[in-house]
Amino acid sequence: MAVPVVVVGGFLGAGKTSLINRIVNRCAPLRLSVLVNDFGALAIDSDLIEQAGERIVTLKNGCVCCSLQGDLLASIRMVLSRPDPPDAVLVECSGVSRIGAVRDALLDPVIWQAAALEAVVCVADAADMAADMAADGGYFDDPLRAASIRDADLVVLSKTDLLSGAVLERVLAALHARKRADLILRPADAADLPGLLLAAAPGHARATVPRQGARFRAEDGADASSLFASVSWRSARALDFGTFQAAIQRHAATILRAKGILRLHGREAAPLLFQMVGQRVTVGPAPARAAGADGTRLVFIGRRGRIDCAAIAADMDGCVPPGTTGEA
Ligand SMILES: Nc1nc2c(ncn2[C@@H]2O[C@H](COP(=O)(O)OP(=O)(O)OP(=O)(O)O)[C@@H](O)[C@H]2O)c(=O)[nH]1
Repeated sequence: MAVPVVVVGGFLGAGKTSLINRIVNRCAPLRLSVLVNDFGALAIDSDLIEQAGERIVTLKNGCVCCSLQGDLLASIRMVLSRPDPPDAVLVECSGVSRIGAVRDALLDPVIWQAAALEAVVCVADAADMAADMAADGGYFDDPLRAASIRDADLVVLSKTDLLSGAVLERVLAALHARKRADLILRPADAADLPGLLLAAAPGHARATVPRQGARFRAEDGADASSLFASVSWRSARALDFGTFQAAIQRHAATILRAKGILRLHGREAAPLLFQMVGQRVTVGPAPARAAGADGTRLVFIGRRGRIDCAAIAADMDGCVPPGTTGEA
């Protein structure tokens, strides 16, 4: 299975390192490598990450979205080739990186086989946003900030503790005009972010062994998350692609994250890796190690109370073409 990669971007000082520290601390059993792109000659951020030094790699003297793209890919290859490779890789972009460009670099099909982009997260400074709104409202006129919000799969608000409830509501209203509300995490939600982002990490899978024989499992609270619910679905048979696409579209508004191995009717020999984060869906060849596994295995995650796990499972059942009995 490819190692998941999570990109954390956001404007200078937004709170990226703070978020990465929260993730590192909450995922203690997982082996994480953190690639830090400090903008400037001094690698400050790598010193601020609370983790064993050799697992932090600094990408220096440039911006990861332009001059350092090659460095980023080489560093990912380097950490994966270590004798004890990480369960997941976090990339902290510099505060001036265009996260859309970093995302595009990581969609490189060769890298994807070993390190699959899991999510692009933008940390947005709510206090900064409120101050701009009170002054001239220019926050979203800044092309870099606007692009970061637009290109992120998930937006994590920081510094909400500095705002009154009424001001925070105004900030959220402004954000909702630009980003689906579901994809904006407030601090309380962000506590569950590590589980949501790194559910695909091998160490995480070891920690949550599925119940034997369960084909459809509503994992109510299995990830110690009170905010998110998930459903796992598997079938030994291949799926009809058109029916599958329609099912995904039907539930897209309530799915925050979905992923898994997909086998399609008529193309059983070519398993696919299906990834969905927010509104971004990618389908590519499954990593070689997954090719030997049987059938389709998918997990869908959404906000508890919004996602309809039973309906998703029923719709997935409907993707198996009638009369097909052969193994996928
Ligand atoms: N009050 C408050 N302060 C925060 C929060 N998140 C981050 N900070 C503070 O904001 C400052 C910048 O935080 P960092 O996490 O270093 O921000 P960064 O995005 O990594 O910064 P750059 O590397 O400069 O881009 C630090 O002083 C943090 O303690 C938050 O949610 N609330």
